[in-house]
This record gives sequence, structure tokens and C-alpha cells, in this order.
Amino acid sequence: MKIYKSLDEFEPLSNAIVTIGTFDGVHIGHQKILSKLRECAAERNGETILLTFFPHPRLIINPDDDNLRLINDIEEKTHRLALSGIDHLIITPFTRDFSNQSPEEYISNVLVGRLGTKQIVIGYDHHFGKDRQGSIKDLKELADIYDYAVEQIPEQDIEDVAVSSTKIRESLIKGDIESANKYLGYPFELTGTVVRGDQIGREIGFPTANLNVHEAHKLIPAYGIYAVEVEIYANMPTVHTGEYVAPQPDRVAKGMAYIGTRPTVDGMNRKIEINLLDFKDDIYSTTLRVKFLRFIRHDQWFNSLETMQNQIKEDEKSIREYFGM
Ligand SMILES: Cc1cc2nc3c(=O)[nH]c(=O)nc-3n(C[C@H](O)[C@H](O)[C@H](O)COP(=O)(O)O)c2cc1C
Ligand SMILES: Nc1ncnc2c1ncn2[C@@H]1O[C@H](COP(=O)(O)OP(=O)(O)O)[C@@H](O)[C@H]1O
Repeated sequence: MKIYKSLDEFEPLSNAIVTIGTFDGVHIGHQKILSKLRECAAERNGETILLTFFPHPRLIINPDDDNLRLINDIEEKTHRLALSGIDHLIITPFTRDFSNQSPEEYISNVLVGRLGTKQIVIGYDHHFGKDRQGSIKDLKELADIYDYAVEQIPEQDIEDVAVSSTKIRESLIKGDIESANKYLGYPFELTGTVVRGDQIGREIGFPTANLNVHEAHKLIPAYGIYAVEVEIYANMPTVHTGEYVAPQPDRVAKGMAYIGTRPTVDGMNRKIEINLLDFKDDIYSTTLRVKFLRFIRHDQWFNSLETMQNQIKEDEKSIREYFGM
């Protein structure tokens, strides 16, 4: 997969098969659309393009909107799209100028002029251009003039996307990781940098890497303890222009993740902390990609560090059992 960080970097193709959208989650609903895209490209001997936006359009149109909760950060999404077999991924900044184009300007400048679209694979509810005035009707009306075909994604497939997104969000918020992962088709992930905490962890025999999640708008699962698999990257490259190279973790480990406010130590802010099993190295400043596999229990207040420590030992037992360790 080739990555472009703006439309300006892209040379129009002679046979572009295009879809457009945010694809947050790249879940099983999205997968169906992406396989449709690949099928269309195979039939026409074309190349697939996915046009997506970063930052998320809602943040540009509504900068005060604090309700956006993303299932993927941009690196996670890119990785998932690469696995889905997309040929060209264009991640274009969603600016006001971009969004102010009329529907026809958008079709002629972007779809035809910039991409070389020969077929657009899109849902009946897709809107584009100034004030979202453009619709699939405009795409169909202008198809002959601009010489491209429109493949409408069946309504049921669009419905499946909405259902999957909703189920994933609701499941994560409840801590139902198994359901979320079923709808994602892969384990839900958090990616972040290891920062310093209060150094209490090592005192109680459970050092915990404190995770500073990269994406400020990322959806964080329910407070509680989880069985996780962790990829450790000394340097995780950020998404850049050119051929996508999947980042290779320097190490992988299994562990227990804690999400909560640490009521036992009078914590105030939400923390995400990971204790890795059978591990004892300094990993400050590394990047962790944490894959959530199972919910173990809710966050709790304990009347002493010792009672909490005993409970954490029980958590460790359950998690080792889960992993068969
Ligand atoms: C498996 C696990 C379970 C935990 N459960 C709780 C809990 O139920 N209540 C709580 O207040 N803190 C809980 N913690 C968080 C600890 O309070 C925290 O790791 C400790 O204060 C160390 O913080 P530090 O990394 O900033 O030093 C848990 C941590 C782990 C690793
Ligand atoms: N098994 C382990 N799991 C997680 N972190 C570990 C482990 N062993 C050593 N460490 C290191 O210890 C740090 C966590 O220790 P801790 O006392 O909890 O300090 P802090 O409060 O700064 O997180 C981690 O950031 C990591 O560098």
C-alpha cells in the first residue's frame, strides 16, 4: 500500500477505483465494503484508492465538539487498511477550503482531476462538498460527462457498518471486550508512549508502565482490569508518505492493563497502566501497542495497599490462567 499525506502528492491514475470515508475501526462492516472495492478493481483491472481525512472532519467543522471517540488512531487505521489490501491510501487534511467546494467542483477537481476516478464505490447516504450538498444523485448525474461509473454499496452493507460501529463503541464502554473484538475482527488496541508515574508500582511488586495514549480523541474502554498482549516499539515510525512498511515490534509480552482513577491511592485522573508478566526492563519512552483480550474485573477501592496487592495477585492468577502461562 502506498500512502499520500495530501491530494497534492498524488498523481492521477489511469484506472482508479475509489471509495471515500473515515473508516474508523476498519471493522467487519468496513471489511465488506473494502472487499467490494477490491472486486470492482479486479473486474476492471484497476487500482484501489481509499480517500480518508485527517484530522477527523467533525473536528474541523465543529472544533468545540468534545464527543468524538475514535476506535482507531491514524497509525492503527493505516495498519488495518494495509492489511485489507488497499493499493493507495490518501490521508488528506480536511480543511475549510476543501469542504467549501461545490459538489461539481469536488467531482471535477478531486475525483476526476486529482484521482483519475473511473469507478466510485459509495453508499447511498454519502454526502460531500459544501454543506454536504452533494449526494450519490449528483455523482450519477455527472458520471457520463466525467466518464466514471458509480457502484452503489447495498443499503444492508451500509447498515452493517453502522451496526458494527455502534456495537463496538457500546461494548468497549461496558468493558465487553469479547463482543467489541468480534465486531472489529481483531483485538481493540490502544497505542501510546510510556511516561513516568508515581513509582508506587514497584513498591508493591507490580511495576506498571503508564501509557500516554497518542490520540486525544481515542475511545477508552470501561475502567477495570484486562488481559492484554503488548507490542513494544523502541521507535514506532509515524505514518509517512511512500510505501507502507508495517512497524516491527522489538518485543512482545503478555500483561495486565489497569484503567481507572486509582481510588486506593487517592488518584484524581484517569490512568492507563500496564504490568507486563515475566518482564523487568526499563521501557520508559517506548511506544506500546496494547491489544485488549479479556475483561477481568472492575476498578475498586481498597482500604490498604496490601489488600490491593493481594487482589492484584489474584488478577495475575486469572490472567496467567487465561493465557495458559
Ligand atoms: C492488575 C492491576 C490491578 C489494579 N487494580 C486497582 C484497583 O482495583 N484499584 C486501584 O485503586 N488501583 C488499582 N491498580 C492501580 C495501582 O493502584 C497502581 O498501579 C499503583 O498505584 C502504581 O501506580 P504508579 O505506576 O503510578 O506507581 C491496579 C493495577 C494493576 C496493575
Ligand atoms: N514487568 C513490568 N511491567 C511494566 N513495567 C515494568 C516492568 N518491569 C519494569 N518496568 C519498568 O518500570 C516502570 C514502572 O514502574 P513504576 O514503579 O510503576 O513507576 P511509574 O510510576 O513511573 O510507572 C515502567 O515504566 C517500566 O519502565
